[in-house]
Formats: sequence, C-alpha cells, structure tokens
Amino acid sequence: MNDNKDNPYTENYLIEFSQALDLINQHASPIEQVFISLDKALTCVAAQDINTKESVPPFNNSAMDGYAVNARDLVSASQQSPVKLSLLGTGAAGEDLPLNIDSNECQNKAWKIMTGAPVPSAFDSVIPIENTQLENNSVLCFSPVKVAANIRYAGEDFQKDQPLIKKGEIINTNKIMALTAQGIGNICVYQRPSIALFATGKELVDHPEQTLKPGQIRNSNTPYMVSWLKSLPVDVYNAGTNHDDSKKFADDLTSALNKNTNIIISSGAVSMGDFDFIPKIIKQLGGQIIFHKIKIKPGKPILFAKFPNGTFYFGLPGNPISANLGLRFFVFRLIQRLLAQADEKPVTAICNEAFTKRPGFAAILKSFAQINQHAQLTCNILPGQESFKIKPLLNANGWIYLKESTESLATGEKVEFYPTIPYWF
Ligand SMILES: Nc1nc2c(c(=O)[nH]1)N[C@H]1C(S)=C(S)[C@@H](COP(=O)(O)OP(=O)(O)OC[C@H]3O[C@@H](n4cnc5c(N)ncnc54)[C@H](O)[C@@H]3O)O[C@H]1N2
Ligand code: MOO
Repeated sequence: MNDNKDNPYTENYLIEFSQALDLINQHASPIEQVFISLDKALTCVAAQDINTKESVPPFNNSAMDGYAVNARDLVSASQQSPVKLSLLGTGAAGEDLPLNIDSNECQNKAWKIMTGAPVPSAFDSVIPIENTQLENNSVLCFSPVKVAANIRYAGEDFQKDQPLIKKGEIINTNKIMALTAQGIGNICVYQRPSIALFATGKELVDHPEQTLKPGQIRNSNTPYMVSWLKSLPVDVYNAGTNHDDSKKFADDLTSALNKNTNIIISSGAVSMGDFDFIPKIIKQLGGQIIFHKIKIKPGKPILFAKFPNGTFYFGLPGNPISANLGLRFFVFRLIQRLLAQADEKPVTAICNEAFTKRPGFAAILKSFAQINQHAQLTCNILPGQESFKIKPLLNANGWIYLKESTESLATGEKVEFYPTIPYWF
C-alpha cells in the first residue's frame, strides 16, 4: 500500500528517474580540494584554473639533424652547384651552446646541429643533413632553405601566463603531458571520494572458486563494482560481506561512518523481505532517507540516504543488474556532483528493434551499440533483460533508457544510450 504519496522519505513513495537524479544533485556539493603530485592525478578533476608557467619550447631549437645556416647564403645552392659553407662547430641536444655567435662572423658559415639542440641566434634556418655533404671542415649544401625552415621557436607551443587547464577539467593523459612540459608537478584537484562497498546476503560466497553449498550463490556484485569504479577518481574499499546479521552490519556501518567515508554502498537487503534490514539500520544510526524507490525497471528499490557527518549511502538492490545500473546511473551521478562535473548527457542512437513496455516505469535495458556503415550509432536490445541475468552483459556495452511514459518503440526510432563505462576523459 502506498501509505504516504507525498512524502519521498517513506519506503512506499516511488519517484521518477529524473527526480532521483535531481535529489542527488540537491543533496550533494563539490568535495574538498587537495594538492597532489601529477603522477597521482590521472582521472582527477582540476579544482583551480592552471596557467602556463614557462615558454615551451624554452629556446629556439632544431627540428632536424643538419646544419644551422643563413638562408641568404644558400639562395643559389643546387645539386649541380652546391654552396660550400665552413663549419663553426657542433651542437647536440642538451648542451649549453655559444648561442650568441656574432652575426657578422656568420657569412657562409654553418653550425652542425642535432634535433632538439639550441639554434645559435646568428643563424636563421636549418638545412637537413640529407641535403648536405661534409668535406673536411666544410659542408656542401645542395639545396636552398627558407628562412625559419626547421627551427622550432621558443614559445611556439606554449606561451607563459596563458590559460592551460580550467577548473572542472579532467586530468587525462594528454593533460599530464602538457603539465609536465610546463614544469607543473603538483596540482589542486577535488579529493578522490572514498567509497566503501558492502554486500549483504546469507547466501553469498566471496571466494571465487569455493564450492557452493546448497542455497549459496557467488557474490558477483562486489567485484563488479570495485572494477567498474576503477575507471573513476575514487578510492574504493571492500567493507565486507554481511551474512544477514543486522547487528554486525550496524557495527560495520558505524566503523565506515567513523572513517568519514564519502559514499557507502551496499547491495541487497533493501526490499520487502524478512532480512531487508538496511533502511532500519540507516535510520537507527541517524541517516536521513532521501528516497527509497524509483520508477525504473529493473532497480526499483534503490535507496539514497545521507548521514549527519555528510556520508552518503546507496542501498542498491541485490539483483546483479539492479545493483549494476544503480551504480552506473545514481552512484555515478553523486560522484559527478562531488567532483563538480556537469550532468551526463546520453548519446542518441538508432534502435534496431521494436520494443514494448509497461508505461509508468522507466526501462533501463542491456544493450549493444555500434557504428553502422552509414556512420550512425545504432543499438540493439539484448535478449535476457531480467535483473538476475548476467550473461547478456557479455555482449553489452551500454544501456538504453526509455522514459516512464514510453509504451512502445518502433524499429529505427532514436533512443538514449549510456555506455557501460561512462565517458570520463
Ligand atoms: N514482495 C516484494 N518482493 C520483492 C520486491 C518487491 O517490491 N516486493 N522487489 C523485487 C525487486 S525489484 C528487487 S531488485 C529485489 C531487491 O531485493 P533486495 O535488494 O532486498 O536484495 P536481496 O533480496 O538481498 O537479493 C535479491 C537477489 O539478488 C541476489 N544477490 C544479492 N546480493 C548479491 C550479490 N552480492 N551478488 C550476486 N547476487 C546477489 C540475491 O541472492 C537475490 O536473488 O527484491 C525483489 N523482491
Ligand atoms: O527491479 Mo528489481 O530491481 O527487478 O530486479
């Protein structure tokens, strides 16, 4: 019975998918900022704007192995009538060279140079070694060069004091390269949210190869969630499997709360069964239940709560697919919010098949998407949509979301598609 239609804090109030996401946004805000070294920053989110510190390249340098020359000396050079320049010296990358050679001394002179070595300022171009021939202490040049040819100028890549990375941007491998090139070894990012994972159920076996006794099943939710979360800048730890011992769960939850874990996630024990103790323990420990049921299929009994110390709680249903999509859509939204990211936008895909569903509940369907020969993203609804069926995930790379009011889908209609691993960077 729906005993209190207007109060989202009761177990029997079902909210819409978008309302659940909005409530997560409303109750969360960006997490604290920390300075970390760049080698730990991959996937983290910049919490401050970062400007360039240095000109890159720091000095004019050669793009080729060859000779630094002046273009005006080689105007007449050709294969048949090479121009002979006398050699002033040699420069390798990494050497501090006499860059201030007097330009008056440079007429018909050349400076042997390696890729990356500083170009003495008296020369205006570099002729590649292939177009030359060394002869005693001279070099024969078989082609003219253009002014500035094969010189990489100071600041041509980055100039000093320019915007480099904006607050809110995700540190990916490309940004790590740019920051390193800038001599920036520590950056301010949003702290990695800490996440504790609990599984619940007397039937669960953790060891992957243990022989099952009658009534037992394997805990596939925890390893799934740990590995899924690894693509995001979070610190996740397995807080253990609870075999339907609510007293022990209250103790373990208290320890996770005392560690100021940012997000605690459990799977199982949130529905209507005799051992579905999660809502009771949350309330007992002072947590406020923000919602407990969503109009989605699967995944209906997803619970979201917040404790007075700021820790968020997700009670995900135990069925593997329900737990999986609870993590993908709702826990992900919280992580995005804590890390100051804008709400995720789905991609539009053309659905290759027709589908009918019960109106009133949104459907989240195991799906496989690919680009067809017309460069369009198309997707299929996989057979085996029940929330206990793991096997279809082997062929899935995302989810189709059909909103509450949808009753049927015709072949070729556009749908919202969410990749299994969200596009993070
Ligand atoms: N009378 C009702 N019964 C149920 C309802 C309902 O509204 N009224 N809702 C159903 C729906 S929908 C779901 S989803 C499940 C959710 O139940 P719980 O969250 O309480 O989860 P459990 O009962 O503990 O487990 C459900 C199912 O999943 C298996 N499980 C649990 N943990 C794991 C794990 N770590 N790895 C793999 N599989 C797991 C468990 O053995 C059960 O088969 O409730 C329905 N019932
Ligand atoms: O909707 Mo429950 O989440 O089927 O399996």
